[in-house]
Amino acid sequence: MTDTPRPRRSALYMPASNAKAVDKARTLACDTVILDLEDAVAPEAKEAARAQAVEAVKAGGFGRRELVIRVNGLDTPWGKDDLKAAAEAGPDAVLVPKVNCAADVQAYHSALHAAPAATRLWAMIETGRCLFRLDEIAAASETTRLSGWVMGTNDLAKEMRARQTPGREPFHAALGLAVAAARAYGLSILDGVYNALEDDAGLEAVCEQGVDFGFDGKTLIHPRQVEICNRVFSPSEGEVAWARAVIAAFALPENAGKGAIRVEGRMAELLHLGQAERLVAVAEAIAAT
Ligand SMILES: CC(C)(COP(=O)(O)OP(=O)(O)OC[C@H]1O[C@@H](n2cnc3c(N)ncnc32)[C@H](O)[C@@H]1OP(=O)(O)O)[C@@H](O)C(=O)NCCC(=O)NCCSC(=O)C[C@H](O)C(=O)O
Ligand SMILES: [Mg+2]
Repeated sequence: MTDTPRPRRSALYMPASNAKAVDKARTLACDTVILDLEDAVAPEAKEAARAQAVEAVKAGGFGRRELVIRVNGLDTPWGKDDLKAAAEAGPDAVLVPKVNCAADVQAYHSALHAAPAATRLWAMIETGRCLFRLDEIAAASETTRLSGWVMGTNDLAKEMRARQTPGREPFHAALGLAVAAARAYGLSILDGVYNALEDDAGLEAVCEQGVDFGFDGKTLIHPRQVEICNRVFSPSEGEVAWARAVIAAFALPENAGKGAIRVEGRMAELLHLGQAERLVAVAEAIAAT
């Protein structure tokens, strides 16, 4: 299933048990709000967090922001009830953790059978086993609600026993392959979180790297990260101008039927026209926010 194209530059997680943070999210410039029931919530607060997430979705007030509930896994004491509650609440998407294979996607899809048709399934890409099954997990989108992936680099680091270096070298293979598999099946894909809350320069650098890898946006953990992330994941004025020039050039009668043309001193092929059209659509969707 393919998601409706919309800006997903910044996706802010918050513990659904933190009513103050959930309320604050209604005023923040993030494109997506993720109400977390999983790792941000202590076991003794799981049930209250579930109830608060449902109430927040029902109360609304998130405006243009896409609303997502991240549930606990089906292999935990809370997963089944979380999925039932999330299906009834009907957010834009339900994000499921630690997916290992296509059968896991199918199980989560079945657990969401009562959800509104518009509610999508998103999956965390954060286990070693899933990295060797990216193709079959992405292909499950053809028969289920699956429409998006979110990288879980904290869990991946834990499993791999990798260091989270500034350049994220230990994760390059996982990040690149996940983006390629997601794109092969038309899935959205968001980058993992940056844990250093006060390090704006480091955040900006990993946001730039996320754009380089091809991610649609990045998951975040604090409101102060939103502005940097939105800026870096928005197409620049220069990129939009170039894209518009490519679209205009291919529309000229003298270029009809051509596969490659010269635009402002650079080669543009029909594949660049497709990229240009997508970039302008993203820029217009951002401008509309
Ligand atoms: C990381 C935090 C625990 C830091 O909390 P704290 O130091 O208390 O924050 P501040 O005092 O700076 O907060 C200032 C105000 O901002 C609000 N706030 C803080 N965080 C958020 C948020 N995420 N969303 C909305 N609002 C937030 C505070 O309420 C303050 O408001 P006010 O008093 O009105 O000024 C905390 O930021 C936090 O809990 N972050 C989210 C943690 C989380 O959700 N983690 C789970 C997702 S990460 C993950 O699991 C990734 C993945 O699975 C993987 O494996 O990689
Ligand atoms: Mg995780």
